[in-house]
Amino acid sequence: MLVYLTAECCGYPISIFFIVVNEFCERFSYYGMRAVLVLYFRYFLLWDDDLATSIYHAFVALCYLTPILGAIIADSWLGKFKTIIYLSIVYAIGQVTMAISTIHDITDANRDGTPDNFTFHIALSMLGLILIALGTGGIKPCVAAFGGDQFQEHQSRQLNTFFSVFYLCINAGSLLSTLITPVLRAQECGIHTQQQCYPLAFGVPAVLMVISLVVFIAGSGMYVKTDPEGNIMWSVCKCIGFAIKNRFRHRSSSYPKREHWMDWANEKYDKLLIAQIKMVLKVLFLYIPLPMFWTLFDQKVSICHFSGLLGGLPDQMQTVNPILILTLVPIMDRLIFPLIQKCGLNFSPLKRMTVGMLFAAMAFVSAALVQIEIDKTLPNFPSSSESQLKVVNTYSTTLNVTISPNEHLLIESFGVQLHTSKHTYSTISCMFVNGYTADLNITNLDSIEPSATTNYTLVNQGKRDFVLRHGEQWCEFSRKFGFGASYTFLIPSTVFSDDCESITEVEDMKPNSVHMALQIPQYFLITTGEVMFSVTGLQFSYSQAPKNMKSVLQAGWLCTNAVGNIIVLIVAELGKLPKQWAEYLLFASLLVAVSIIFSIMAYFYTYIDPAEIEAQVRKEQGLEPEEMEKETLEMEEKDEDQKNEQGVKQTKI
Ligand SMILES: NCC(=O)N1CCC[C@H]1C(=O)O
Repeated sequence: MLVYLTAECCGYPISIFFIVVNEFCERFSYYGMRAVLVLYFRYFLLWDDDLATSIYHAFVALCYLTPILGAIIADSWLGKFKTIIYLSIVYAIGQVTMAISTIHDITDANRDGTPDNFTFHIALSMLGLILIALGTGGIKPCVAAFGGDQFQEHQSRQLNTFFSVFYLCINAGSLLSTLITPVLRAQECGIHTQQQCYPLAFGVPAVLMVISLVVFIAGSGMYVKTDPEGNIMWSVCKCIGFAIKNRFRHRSSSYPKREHWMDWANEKYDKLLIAQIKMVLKVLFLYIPLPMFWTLFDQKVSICHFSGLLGGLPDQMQTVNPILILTLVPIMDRLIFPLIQKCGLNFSPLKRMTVGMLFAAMAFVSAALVQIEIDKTLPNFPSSSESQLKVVNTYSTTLNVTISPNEHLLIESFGVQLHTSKHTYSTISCMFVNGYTADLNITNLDSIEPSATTNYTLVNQGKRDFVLRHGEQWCEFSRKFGFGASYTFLIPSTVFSDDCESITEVEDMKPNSVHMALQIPQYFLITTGEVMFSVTGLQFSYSQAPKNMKSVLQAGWLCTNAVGNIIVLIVAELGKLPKQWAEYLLFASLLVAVSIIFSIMAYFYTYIDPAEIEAQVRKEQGLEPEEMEKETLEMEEKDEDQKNEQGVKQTKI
């Protein structure tokens, strides 16, 4: 039998250090790039909000679908070590391509600060994103499983801690990069003109990916590397196909039933392979309801409200989640779970995952309650069958206005953004009505003709100054803007004679009065849910997988995330419920329903020790320990011969 002597530190294999540092750098690279991606789409490629978020979610979904490919390559062909190296190279190339695509000077021939050839930038960035998705998704199931492979049988306690530390590293990388890359983006840089520095914001993640690869290679001499046992995925597909065919051929009731439908492959396939497929299928079946958790998680409850209230850069708001993860993982691991165990309660992995889902559902209930409070502060918006008419009197005396009920009115809809409560709550807007007798120029706005209005314009929170001009005449006025509010300013004909004093302010929508603290429970709940659900899922997927299909099961786990993102995309396309809080409650109820289904499925699941089952099957097949050892030695010798042969071939070339 092949025994690895691994160097240890505090009971942990030293090689783990390289793997967690590699994961930290890789997640820095991934989340850093993701933090500025939507902004790049919106403000560099000038895409609208819908297109930008759709492409973003499609990209995230792709990142969690490609693990299947990585797992197949690793478990059937190259092994985890080589797969991680090759796909990391693809990943780094993708990040560099992405960074290059953000250099506006490349196509800015007229040097006006905007790219002239958007097709070039779009094509390059899409190529970069595809390579990144291939790389990040491809290595993801391999790195976690490869980390697990470093532990020996006597280190099962350390193995569980490893997955928590692994998750901590993911979120430490994510936290740092989400803080840093938005700051880099906010810098100005360029060759001909100075613009927002997207090349730096995408370039630093590219450098981190290269570092991640270097760190991984540096640990090369210390890893436990298990080679794949032939093309396992192909064997699995053939075996499943045969079982289905054979079952169909023997569908008559005269044939005795078999315990499991995979037992119909017994005639042709090795019992060990059949047992391993059964283990994997049982877990994959259990994963069917899980995407619902990620659907809620990826919607990031009311992030807009929070970002505005805290006054940070909007792309930095994604840091709330990793900060809470870094706090909650140690608390759960060191305090809550041991305490539950001390109370004699069996808080098994599947129970933890169910409770995690319930926490996420509670986060959405909490979001719904906050939304109801927010809605109370909003004006009554007209329904879809009504209109809102605003009459502004810029005349110097009182006017009577009568609207005949049968008369058709042409109403200009200049207040459209007022009618969507969710999005406007995190912004401030204002418009001006010109009651002056001539054209007026207002700071940062186009000139307005007499009796005309500007559109609603977004402004920043706090005190803002405006200068009004007509020819040589000018006056200045300033107003304090409350977050989430909307204002109309009426400019009278006397505006210059009283130095802007007579400008009247109408508050169309009140400033945000819901306290920021109300948002905290939903973040806390969803992250507690994530720790129970996601960290446990990672451990569970490793512990329940047969040795030769560890990456495959990790990929299955990651796929639940991909499907969750695809559901987010579909929901966005199908449209929204008229009330935001109702939508939150709908999602919460769906997740509660799903967690009930999952808990029933979990009740019937029996935890296994794959190594034990494999040993038992071998024993049943008549392979005694010595024979098993002999078989392993033979396989290793065969392996060695193959490697030598390859070596000879290589020297011949
Ligand atoms: N806090 C989020 C997080 O750590 N993750 C979300 C999907 C899985 C995991 C990751 O690996 O990034």
